[in-house]
Amino acid sequence: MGDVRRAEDIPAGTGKEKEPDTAEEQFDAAGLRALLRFARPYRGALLVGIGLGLLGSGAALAQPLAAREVLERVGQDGSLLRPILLLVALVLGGAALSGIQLFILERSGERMVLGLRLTLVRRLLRLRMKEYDRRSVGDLLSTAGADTTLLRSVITANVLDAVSSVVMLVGAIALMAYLDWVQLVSVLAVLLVVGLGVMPALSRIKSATERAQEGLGQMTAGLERALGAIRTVKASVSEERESERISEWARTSYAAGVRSVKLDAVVGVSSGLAVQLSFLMVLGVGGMRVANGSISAADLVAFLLYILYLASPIMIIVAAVTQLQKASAATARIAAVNDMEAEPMPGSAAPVVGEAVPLAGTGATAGPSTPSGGPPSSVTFENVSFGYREDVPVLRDVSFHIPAGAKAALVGPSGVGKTTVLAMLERFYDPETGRVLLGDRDLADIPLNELRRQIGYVEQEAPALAGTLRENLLYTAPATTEDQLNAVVEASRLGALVRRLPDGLDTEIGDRGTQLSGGERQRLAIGRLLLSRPRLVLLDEATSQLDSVNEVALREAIEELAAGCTMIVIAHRLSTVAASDVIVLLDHGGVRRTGTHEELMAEDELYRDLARGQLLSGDRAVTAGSPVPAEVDG
Ligand SMILES: Nc1ncnc2c1ncn2[C@@H]1O[C@H](COP(=O)(O)OP(=O)(O)OP(=O)(O)O)[C@@H](O)[C@H]1O
Repeated sequence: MGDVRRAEDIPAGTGKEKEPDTAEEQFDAAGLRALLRFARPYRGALLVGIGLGLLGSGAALAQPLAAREVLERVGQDGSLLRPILLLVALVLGGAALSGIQLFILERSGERMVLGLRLTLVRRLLRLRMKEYDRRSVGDLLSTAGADTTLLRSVITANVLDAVSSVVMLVGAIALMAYLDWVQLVSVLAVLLVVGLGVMPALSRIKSATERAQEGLGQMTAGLERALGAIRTVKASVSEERESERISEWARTSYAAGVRSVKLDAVVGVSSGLAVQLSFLMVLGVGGMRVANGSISAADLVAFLLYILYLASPIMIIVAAVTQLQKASAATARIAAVNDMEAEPMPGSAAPVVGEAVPLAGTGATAGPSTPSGGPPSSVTFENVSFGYREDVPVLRDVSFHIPAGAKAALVGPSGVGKTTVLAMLERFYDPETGRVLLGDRDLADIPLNELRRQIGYVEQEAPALAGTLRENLLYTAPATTEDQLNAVVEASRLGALVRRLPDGLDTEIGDRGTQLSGGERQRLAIGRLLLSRPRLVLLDEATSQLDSVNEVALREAIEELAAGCTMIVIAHRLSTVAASDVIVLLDHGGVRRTGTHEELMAEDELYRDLARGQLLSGDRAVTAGSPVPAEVDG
């Protein structure tokens, strides 16, 4: 299955790796285009909001004219009731419309951010394995958290108000032209000069914000790195070094943030100044024009009111443009997630960030609720070659066949590609050449969800998820009954542990299950598979020496699991290897030999070396061999 991202959905120039070279490019529209794309699903509500804004702005713009009418009637001794009622209706109606419009627009902003967050979360969990290899998890976390938070504050703060402000601005200018175009020209000249002055500052706000957000991403990545290996950090007495390294990114982000607010301040003050200058200009020029009879005093008052009207939209629009620069920095980082390759979602394409997501019930499947069952499948590798990096092959022309229901052992020196073979079966990675078959079906033809539900994978470290023992056991088969669960607890030899724990199955086992021993985590993973009964079990045997009680418990649990499925074990214990139906011996050239323990002992020197205890741990019956070379390499 190929890359499912869609080129037309990816805004140009949003890749993080491409630094903008010039001020013009920094002011480019890519981030803004992505923002518009994110807003597209909410265009209906946005249009209603804008429509209400137009009405509200119309009501507000009519107010100075109504005020002029009141003033003129005072001079002419006419009835004041109608113009005053009209003025009051305009004020109240305008306020009500603005309130509703604000609510609708801001709710759309919130929805847009929620939609982005939901799709980001779904997409981040669906990326191809190589993307996680390439990107730091912390930086991805920062995009889902800090970047969407920045976008939210920007969108809901000013940007949407700016829409009605533009209408207000255009309307005010039109009415000012109607009242006195000479004064309008002088006002526009002032605004233009100030506007040109602040343009460069606007473009620099975007790059400063981008750096601030990148710094934040690196800080999160640094923290994730240190906390993820906190035992190593503490054991190496490196807390200070790590905290200094992380603080450096916090300071980078701070410095860029300060640069951005400095520019913010310059732009904000300039827009206020522009309005004040215009006001003074109108007062001076307008006073003279009233004195020489070119315009009436009522016209001047109305004109001055429009200047006051200009003040707020101008401030809002300038603030919004400033904020849009920040938003486009955040948007670019969010949109870059679309550049990453994702696995296809069940029955549809991977979520594309920016597409609408229902507010509730996103339709996400919680995983299989029934055991996958089914007869065991055979596994065949046909001339499979693969490397994580282009120039470094890991698997070279690997071919082997494991019959349905067999227990197979993968054996070979460290780093030879045993875990990679299991990863290919899970389709975490696809072969560059050759193919992998489950039964007689090419893995590439089996939908990912269907494939993975048939497979149970127990990693060497068997990391568990934070939560209770019960939640972890039920992770793949949530619909299990209490009786089934209890039976599996015993079958996976977890009964004694559960009875010992303060809250039994409901005991919290800590982040990644750190409150359990390695052997207990492996038994927990086996228990989970006993509940889901996969057709194929992949097991990375623990390398750590288990005490004999744990060792026996683990072996019994594995035997329980092995009944009724095909099992492939990365074997580190000779006892496991010797009991296997098929042994696949890998070395750095690929598959060196396949056969039974007896065949390989008779025919293969590397295998004999491994068996003698060089790379397989303890087996009393076979370790009594002569000394062998320390390095075994294909
Ligand atoms: N995600 C990855 N990105 C790049 N290289 C990798 C990745 N995972 C493994 N490798 C490299 O691929 C090679 C095979 O790794 P693999 O984990 O499959 O070996 P292994 O036989 O399981 O080793 P061990 O017995 O020590 O666990 C190694 O050289 C390793 O450094």
